[in-house]
Amino acid sequence: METLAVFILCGGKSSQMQSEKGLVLFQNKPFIEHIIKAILPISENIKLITNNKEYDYLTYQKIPDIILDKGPLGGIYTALSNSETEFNLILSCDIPLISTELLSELIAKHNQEAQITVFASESRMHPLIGIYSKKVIPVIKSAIDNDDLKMTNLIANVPHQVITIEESENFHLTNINSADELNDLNINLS
Ligand SMILES: Nc1nc2c(ncn2[C@@H]2O[C@H](COP(=O)(O)OP(=O)(O)OP(=O)(O)O)[C@@H](O)[C@H]2O)c(=O)[nH]1
Ligand SMILES: [Mg+2]
Repeated sequence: METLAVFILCGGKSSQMQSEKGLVLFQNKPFIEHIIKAILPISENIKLITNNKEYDYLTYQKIPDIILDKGPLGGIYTALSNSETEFNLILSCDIPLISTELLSELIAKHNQEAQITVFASESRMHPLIGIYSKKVIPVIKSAIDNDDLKMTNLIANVPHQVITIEESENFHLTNINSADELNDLNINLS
Protein backbone atom coordinates (compact mmCIF):
# COMPACT_ATOMS: atom_id res chain seq x y z
CA MET A 1 0.00 0.00 0.00
CA GLU A 2 1.22 3.54 -0.72
CA THR A 3 2.07 5.55 2.38
CA LEU A 4 -1.10 6.80 3.90
CA ALA A 5 -1.45 10.59 4.13
CA VAL A 6 -2.16 11.60 7.71
CA PHE A 7 -3.55 14.99 8.75
CA ILE A 8 -3.82 16.17 12.35
CA LEU A 9 -6.35 18.95 12.98
CA CYS A 10 -4.74 21.59 15.21
CA GLY A 11 -7.05 24.55 14.85
CA GLY A 12 -10.11 25.78 16.65
CA LYS A 13 -10.51 27.88 19.72
CA SER A 14 -9.65 25.40 22.51
CA SER A 15 -12.15 27.48 24.52
CA GLN A 16 -12.83 24.73 27.06
CA MET A 17 -9.12 23.93 27.57
CA GLN A 18 -8.13 27.62 27.49
CA SER A 19 -4.73 26.80 26.02
CA GLU A 20 -3.78 25.27 22.67
CA LYS A 21 -5.22 21.76 22.92
CA GLY A 22 -2.60 19.84 20.96
CA LEU A 23 0.16 21.26 23.16
CA VAL A 24 -1.35 20.40 26.53
CA LEU A 25 1.00 18.13 28.49
CA PHE A 26 -0.01 14.57 29.29
CA GLN A 27 2.62 12.37 30.96
CA ASN A 28 5.16 15.19 30.37
CA LYS A 29 4.60 15.30 26.62
CA PRO A 30 2.30 17.46 24.46
CA PHE A 31 -0.86 15.66 23.23
CA ILE A 32 0.28 16.03 19.64
CA GLU A 33 3.52 14.15 20.29
CA HIS A 34 1.56 11.20 21.70
CA ILE A 35 -0.49 11.16 18.51
CA ILE A 36 2.55 11.43 16.22
CA LYS A 37 4.20 8.57 18.12
CA ALA A 38 1.16 6.35 17.44
CA ILE A 39 1.15 7.27 13.73
CA LEU A 40 4.88 6.90 12.93
CA PRO A 41 4.99 3.07 12.69
CA ILE A 42 2.23 3.39 10.07
CA SER A 43 3.21 6.49 8.10
CA GLU A 44 5.72 9.33 8.17
CA ASN A 45 3.56 11.37 5.81
CA ILE A 46 2.09 13.59 8.54
CA LYS A 47 0.78 17.13 8.07
CA LEU A 48 -0.72 19.52 10.60
CA ILE A 49 -3.74 21.62 9.68
CA THR A 50 -3.16 24.80 11.65
CA ASN A 51 -2.66 28.55 11.56
CA ASN A 52 -0.90 28.50 14.95
CA LYS A 53 2.85 29.23 15.11
CA GLU A 54 3.18 27.35 18.40
CA TYR A 55 3.43 24.15 16.33
CA ASP A 56 6.46 25.46 14.39
CA TYR A 57 8.85 23.54 16.67
CA LEU A 58 7.63 20.35 14.97
CA THR A 59 9.22 19.77 11.56
CA TYR A 60 6.09 18.35 9.92
CA GLN A 61 4.48 20.43 7.17
CA LYS A 62 1.79 22.82 8.38
CA ILE A 63 -1.14 23.84 6.22
CA PRO A 64 -3.31 26.81 7.26
CA ASP A 65 -7.11 26.59 7.01
CA ILE A 66 -8.47 27.67 3.61
CA ILE A 67 -11.78 28.66 5.21
CA LEU A 68 -11.48 29.96 8.76
CA ASP A 69 -13.69 29.29 11.79
CA LYS A 70 -15.62 26.32 10.43
CA GLY A 71 -14.56 23.89 13.17
CA PRO A 72 -13.20 20.41 12.45
CA LEU A 73 -15.21 20.29 9.22
CA GLY A 74 -13.24 23.28 7.91
CA GLY A 75 -9.98 21.60 8.96
CA ILE A 76 -10.91 18.43 7.10
CA TYR A 77 -11.83 20.51 4.04
CA THR A 78 -8.33 22.03 4.01
CA ALA A 79 -6.70 18.62 4.59
CA LEU A 80 -8.51 16.85 1.76
CA SER A 81 -8.10 19.80 -0.62
CA ASN A 82 -4.32 19.57 -0.10
CA SER A 83 -4.10 15.80 -0.34
CA GLU A 84 -2.79 13.90 -3.33
CA THR A 85 -4.21 10.53 -2.27
CA GLU A 86 -7.79 9.33 -2.37
CA PHE A 87 -7.81 8.04 1.21
CA ASN A 88 -6.54 10.04 4.17
CA LEU A 89 -6.31 9.43 7.88
CA ILE A 90 -7.75 12.43 9.72
CA LEU A 91 -7.13 12.83 13.45
CA SER A 92 -7.94 15.44 16.05
CA CYS A 93 -5.12 16.79 18.22
CA ASP A 94 -6.75 15.95 21.56
CA ILE A 95 -6.65 12.14 21.64
CA PRO A 96 -3.46 11.40 23.65
CA LEU A 97 -4.42 7.77 24.31
CA ILE A 98 -4.65 6.78 20.66
CA SER A 99 -2.49 3.77 19.76
CA THR A 100 -0.80 2.36 16.68
CA GLU A 101 -2.92 -0.79 17.17
CA LEU A 102 -6.23 1.10 16.94
CA LEU A 103 -5.10 3.13 13.92
CA SER A 104 -3.91 -0.07 12.22
CA GLU A 105 -7.27 -1.68 12.91
CA LEU A 106 -9.09 1.27 11.31
CA ILE A 107 -6.87 1.06 8.23
CA ALA A 108 -7.06 -2.74 7.95
CA LYS A 109 -10.86 -2.85 8.22
CA HIS A 110 -11.48 0.12 5.92
CA ASN A 111 -13.59 -0.83 2.91
CA GLN A 112 -12.64 1.13 -0.23
CA GLU A 113 -16.31 1.64 -1.09
CA ALA A 114 -16.67 3.84 1.99
CA GLN A 115 -15.97 7.56 1.66
CA ILE A 116 -15.69 7.91 5.43
CA THR A 117 -14.75 5.16 7.90
CA VAL A 118 -14.96 5.74 11.64
CA PHE A 119 -15.12 3.83 14.92
CA ALA A 120 -18.34 3.81 16.92
CA SER A 121 -19.74 1.96 19.92
CA GLU A 122 -23.45 1.72 20.61
CA SER A 123 -23.31 4.98 22.59
CA ARG A 124 -20.86 7.13 20.63
CA MET A 125 -19.09 7.80 17.37
CA HIS A 126 -15.53 9.08 16.84
CA PRO A 127 -15.69 11.20 13.67
CA LEU A 128 -12.22 12.69 14.20
CA ILE A 129 -10.37 9.38 14.09
CA GLY A 130 -11.32 8.44 10.58
CA ILE A 131 -10.41 7.64 7.02
CA TYR A 132 -11.76 10.23 4.59
CA SER A 133 -11.88 10.10 0.81
CA LYS A 134 -11.23 13.17 -1.32
CA LYS A 135 -14.67 12.39 -2.81
CA VAL A 136 -16.31 14.10 0.18
CA ILE A 137 -14.75 17.51 -0.63
CA PRO A 138 -17.83 18.82 -2.52
CA VAL A 139 -20.18 17.51 0.20
CA ILE A 140 -18.12 19.34 2.85
CA LYS A 141 -18.07 22.51 0.75
CA SER A 142 -21.84 22.57 0.47
CA ALA A 143 -22.23 21.80 4.20
CA ILE A 144 -19.94 24.77 4.99
CA ASP A 145 -21.90 26.98 2.56
CA ASN A 146 -25.09 25.95 4.38
CA ASP A 147 -23.46 26.44 7.80
CA ASP A 148 -24.22 22.82 8.69
CA LEU A 149 -20.98 22.02 10.51
CA LYS A 150 -22.11 18.85 12.33
CA MET A 151 -19.73 15.95 11.62
CA THR A 152 -22.51 13.41 12.15
CA ASN A 153 -24.56 15.07 9.39
CA LEU A 154 -21.63 14.89 6.98
CA ILE A 155 -21.11 11.20 7.73
CA ALA A 156 -24.82 10.44 7.29
CA ASN A 157 -24.78 12.15 3.88
CA VAL A 158 -22.07 10.01 2.25
CA PRO A 159 -21.46 6.25 1.81
CA HIS A 160 -19.74 5.44 5.09
CA GLN A 161 -18.50 2.57 7.18
CA VAL A 162 -18.70 2.19 10.93
CA ILE A 163 -16.28 -0.10 12.69
CA THR A 164 -18.14 -1.25 15.76
CA ILE A 165 -16.27 -1.30 19.05
CA GLU A 166 -17.18 -2.32 22.60
CA GLU A 167 -18.06 0.44 25.09
CA SER A 168 -14.82 -0.31 26.97
CA GLU A 169 -12.79 0.50 23.84
CA ASN A 170 -14.03 4.12 23.80
CA PHE A 171 -11.47 4.98 26.48
CA HIS A 172 -8.47 5.01 24.13
CA LEU A 173 -10.37 7.05 21.53
CA THR A 174 -11.65 9.74 23.90
CA ASN A 175 -10.89 13.35 23.18
CA ILE A 176 -9.87 15.56 26.08
CA ASN A 177 -11.59 18.95 25.88
CA SER A 178 -10.91 20.60 29.21
CA ALA A 179 -8.55 20.72 32.18
CA ASP A 180 -11.21 18.84 34.18
CA GLU A 181 -11.31 16.03 31.64
CA LEU A 182 -7.50 15.84 31.70
CA ASN A 183 -7.57 15.73 35.48
CA ASP A 184 -10.10 12.86 35.40
CA LEU A 185 -7.88 11.01 32.93
CA ASN A 186 -4.82 11.39 35.14
CA ILE A 187 -6.79 10.17 38.16
CA ASN A 188 -8.16 7.25 36.14
CA LEU A 189 -4.65 6.17 35.16
CA SER A 190 -3.00 6.63 38.57
N1 LIG B 1 -7.73 23.12 11.31
C1 LIG B 1 -8.76 23.31 12.15
N2 LIG B 1 -8.96 22.45 13.15
C2 LIG B 1 -10.00 22.68 14.00
C3 LIG B 1 -10.86 23.80 13.87
N3 LIG B 1 -11.78 23.76 14.87
C4 LIG B 1 -11.50 22.67 15.60
N4 LIG B 1 -10.42 22.01 15.09
C5 LIG B 1 -9.82 20.77 15.57
O1 LIG B 1 -10.81 19.78 15.62
C6 LIG B 1 -10.63 18.93 16.74
C7 LIG B 1 -11.86 18.92 17.62
O2 LIG B 1 -12.24 20.26 17.85
P1 LIG B 1 -13.07 20.82 19.06
O3 LIG B 1 -13.11 19.86 20.20
O4 LIG B 1 -14.32 21.39 18.56
O5 LIG B 1 -12.00 21.94 19.44
P2 LIG B 1 -12.09 23.44 19.71
O6 LIG B 1 -13.12 24.11 18.91
O7 LIG B 1 -10.67 23.92 19.59
O8 LIG B 1 -12.43 23.46 21.25
P3 LIG B 1 -13.67 24.12 21.98
O9 LIG B 1 -13.52 25.59 21.70
O10 LIG B 1 -13.43 23.80 23.43
O11 LIG B 1 -14.89 23.50 21.37
C8 LIG B 1 -9.36 19.43 17.43
O12 LIG B 1 -8.29 18.67 16.92
C9 LIG B 1 -9.26 20.87 16.98
O13 LIG B 1 -7.92 21.30 16.96
C10 LIG B 1 -10.61 24.71 12.79
O14 LIG B 1 -11.30 25.71 12.58
N5 LIG B 1 -9.55 24.41 11.96
MG1 LIG C 1 -15.27 23.19 18.95
